[in-house]
Amino acid sequence: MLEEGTIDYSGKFRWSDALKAKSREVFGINEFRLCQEGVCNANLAGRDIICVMPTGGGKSLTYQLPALLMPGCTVVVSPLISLMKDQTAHLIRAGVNAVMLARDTTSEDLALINLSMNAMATGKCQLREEIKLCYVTPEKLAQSGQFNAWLHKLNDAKKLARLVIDEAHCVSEMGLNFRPDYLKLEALRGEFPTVPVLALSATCTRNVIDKLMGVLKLRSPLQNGTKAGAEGTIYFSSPLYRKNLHYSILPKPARFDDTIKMIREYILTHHKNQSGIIYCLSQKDAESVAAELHAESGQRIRTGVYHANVSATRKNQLHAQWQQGSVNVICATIAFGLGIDKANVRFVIHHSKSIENFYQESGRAGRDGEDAECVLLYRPQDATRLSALTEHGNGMSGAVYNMLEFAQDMQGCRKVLFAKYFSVASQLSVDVWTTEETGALERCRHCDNCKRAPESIDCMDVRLPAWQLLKIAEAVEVHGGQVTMMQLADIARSRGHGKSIARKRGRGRAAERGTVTIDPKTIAGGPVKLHQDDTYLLLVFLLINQYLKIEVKPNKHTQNVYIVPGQKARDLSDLSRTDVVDGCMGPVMRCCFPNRSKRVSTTKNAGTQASSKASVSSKHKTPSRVGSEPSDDELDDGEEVSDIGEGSDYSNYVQRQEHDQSDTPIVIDDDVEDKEEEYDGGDEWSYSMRTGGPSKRKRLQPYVEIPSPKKKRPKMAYDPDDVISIASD
Ligand SMILES: Nc1ncnc2c1ncn2[C@@H]1O[C@H](COP(=O)(O)OP(=O)(O)OP(=O)(O)O)[C@@H](O)[C@H]1O
Repeated sequence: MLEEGTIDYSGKFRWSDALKAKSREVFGINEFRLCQEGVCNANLAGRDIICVMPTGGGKSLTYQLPALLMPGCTVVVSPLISLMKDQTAHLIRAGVNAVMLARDTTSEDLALINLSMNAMATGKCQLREEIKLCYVTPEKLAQSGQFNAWLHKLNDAKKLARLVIDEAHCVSEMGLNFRPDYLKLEALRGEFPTVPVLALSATCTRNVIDKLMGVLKLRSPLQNGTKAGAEGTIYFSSPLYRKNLHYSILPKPARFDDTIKMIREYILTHHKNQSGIIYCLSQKDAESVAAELHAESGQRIRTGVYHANVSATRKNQLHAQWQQGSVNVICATIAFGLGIDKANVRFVIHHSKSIENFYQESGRAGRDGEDAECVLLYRPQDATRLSALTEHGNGMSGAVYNMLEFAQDMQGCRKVLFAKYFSVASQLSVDVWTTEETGALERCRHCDNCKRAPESIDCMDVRLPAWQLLKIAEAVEVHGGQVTMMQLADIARSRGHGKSIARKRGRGRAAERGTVTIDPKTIAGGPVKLHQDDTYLLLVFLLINQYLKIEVKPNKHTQNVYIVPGQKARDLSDLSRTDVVDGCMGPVMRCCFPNRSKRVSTTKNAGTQASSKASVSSKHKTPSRVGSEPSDDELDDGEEVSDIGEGSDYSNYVQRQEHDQSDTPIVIDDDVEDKEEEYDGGDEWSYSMRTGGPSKRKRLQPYVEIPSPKKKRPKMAYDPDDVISIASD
């Protein structure tokens, strides 16, 4: 029951039939989505509006359609020229008189726009000849005297229908940083007090909304679109959850070429000739992936590259090729983001640095409302590279921790994880994930974790292996050594009779020379009996939970990433091994691993399109690492871990594992620090997706190196994750 004096903008209005007819006639859209109709109604009623809809939800229609039903010109402020070009081209194709003004608008176009604007302002132009939509950048709006003069003339002639601020969160994000002209939008309300404003965004937190109300001087109070008063700004929001998007996290192979093969198989098997995007962490990655995928697939996957350094001409060309289908997969950085609107993108493959990026990037998929897949490729070893990429002097950034936690979660529904994450990180109400069918915290039933067969994962108390890892990390630190993630895993997993030696801290001449002997047998009562990949999963679990932490040490060209005990380490490491084994002391730590003994694919019982595709990678065998790791098919040579409780999940796990650990001592010492390595690129993918022959590439200031066989040096653990070249957008 509507309270007296309130308006429900989702209801019927005198223009409702005309609105629907116009929508069908011009845009071919028969049904409104989400809160589109309500926003159109509030728009036609001349209200100030804030509208928050998910990426791909259909925000553009909420101003484009009303613009066609009222006299005058709607001015749209948009942050991206490519977005404006897309929108105007789309409108012109639909027969709408739309123009755009940016830095590169030609003088001929300017002259034509000038004529039309003057004709509109002086009443010399027919209604059908009016410019209905004019797109402009905030810079042009703030700096162009001519444009300002047009706006005033239009306003005086009552032909300035509405001001729209697209991607309105930029007002708070960019205003303070590199797009100061966003803040100049402040002047609009003063100059055009009667012209209504519409602010649109996909992710607007309460803070951003407050900021928008202030900068744009929107009318108070803020009111719900279904119970609005006669004054104030109308707020619409629709669920951020899009049920046609199927989220999954797939294990990423260690080697670049294996990953390319996996992506090739995935695309050719499930999305042959369909449109997709592969988001990469750097420009070089995007180039390598595009080239290799094209070659590996025998030119069957037609790839294109898009990043900030691709020329404007090439970007335009690529856009056209993608729209026509002559390019079907774009390999891109996050630069290929805002405003990319291709209806039939059926899959997006991600390597994301944050949950925000992952969500934003996945917004490019399934914009036609049909099913699409959003696949994040993940390896726990990525933690190292992600930390280096996002390093700001304090070790790993919070965004990376959150991303790792999201990626490692093998049980939580992805929709619920998004809802919980955004409600905390962005203070978005969890309600924005509620749909007609499900509550915000109800499972979606179609992501990888909802479809996963329970027996495909082993969730167990990992106190003992965690305690062992912490003991070793502490011993390394106490002795003045420093270890990378891979080195820590290798030391912890080495056989008890092998001697492991960690390098002393410091570099070059100032370095304290020498080595430290780390023997897992004496320090941790024996080696960690986990599969190699599970050891990394556990290390990330310990990072996320603050038992370990990352230390990033920048060099001139690189970032070295080490693992040290975290603030909670001693909660566990102060206990004796017996206490831990008895399981009566210390925090219960449950961590999930893929069930390797059963080798249950996540797809076997899942039966959905999204999860059936997971088998592409879950069946894919991660190759052994360079010279040190056994494959997981090799047999355990049998050191009994006798002191863990019989029948405990960890001991069951250990018994199930059929893998060995190398006898080879692990030596990490100072002597190799500045020598060039001979390296076959075994883990190349993990720190860079680039190719061009990793073995030919000279690594900058290696921390540890694979010794040349000729030199007959002992084998050692090596992880190129340690040395990071930063080249992201
Ligand atoms: N009611 C509808 N029915 C079918 N298709 C629609 C509807 N509304 C919009 N669309 C289509 O959905 C796609 C996405 O719309 P739009 O570009 O407006 O999204 P958006 O909300 O602006 O997303 P982003 O924030 O990512 O730019 C477009 O191709 C548009 O034509």
